[in-house]
Amino acid sequence: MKNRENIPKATIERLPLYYRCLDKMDTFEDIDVVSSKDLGGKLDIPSTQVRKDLSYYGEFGRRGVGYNVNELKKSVGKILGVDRMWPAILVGAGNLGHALVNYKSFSMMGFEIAYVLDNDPAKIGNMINGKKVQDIKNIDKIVAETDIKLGVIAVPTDAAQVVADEMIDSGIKAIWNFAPTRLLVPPEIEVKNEDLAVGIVSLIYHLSWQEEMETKGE
Ligand SMILES: NC(=O)c1ccc[n+]([C@@H]2O[C@H](COP(=O)([O-])OP(=O)(O)OC[C@H]3O[C@@H](n4cnc5c(N)ncnc54)[C@H](O)[C@@H]3O)[C@@H](O)[C@H]2O)c1
Repeated sequence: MKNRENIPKATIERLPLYYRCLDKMDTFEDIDVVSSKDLGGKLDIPSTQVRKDLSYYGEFGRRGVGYNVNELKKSVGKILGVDRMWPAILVGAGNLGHALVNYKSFSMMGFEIAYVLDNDPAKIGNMINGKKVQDIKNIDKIVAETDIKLGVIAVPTDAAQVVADEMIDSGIKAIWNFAPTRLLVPPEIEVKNEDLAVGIVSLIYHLSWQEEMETKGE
């Protein structure tokens, strides 16, 4: 395997797509063997790219035969670290927090929201999908006792930095941030921003551009 630092970011971002597709084939479609062409075809990724991405991590499959779906799924799962469960704390038991806690398919990706925290007395003690909302004041105790390393931010923008600081102070090492704001964090803390509005605005941009072309009759 190549030094992980030299593997392109785009390759790393495609691995979860391969994993989810392989899991579907293995679990629901009863497919034993897949070629790079078929795997790529399902994801709109050229077969050459599939082979290149996987080659960073070793030799998989047999030339002319393809990949054993179950074996490749396990290998990619191991590379991604999803062959075990990664518990997380989620802060913000609001609309988005509810949706995330209720989402069932995270477990397939090795991710589980184990604790839900909030600072609103009206929400503390409520149950969301079997999880009791806890007071944010308990964050240090929870993280220390459980050794959880992952945090999810689902609080309004103006509270996101404070919550990020609290997470980091408690021992959280990686943050999945849904608040549309850039967080200031020490370099050793990994942050993944999930700005849903950016996705929809790029769609609107294309639609408005199409409409403009139609109006001009082009
Ligand atoms: N709702 C969505 O579909 C959606 C989509 C994309 C992004 N977001 C982003 O996600 C975040 C949450 O959105 P929402 O709609 O769930 O908001 P919400 O107001 O429904 O919920 C926010 C929750 O955070 C809690 N909170 C606020 N400050 C806190 C603090 N300092 N410590 C602990 N808890 C605190 C509140 O008590 C509340 O329960 C926002 O930043 C929003 O922009 C939401």
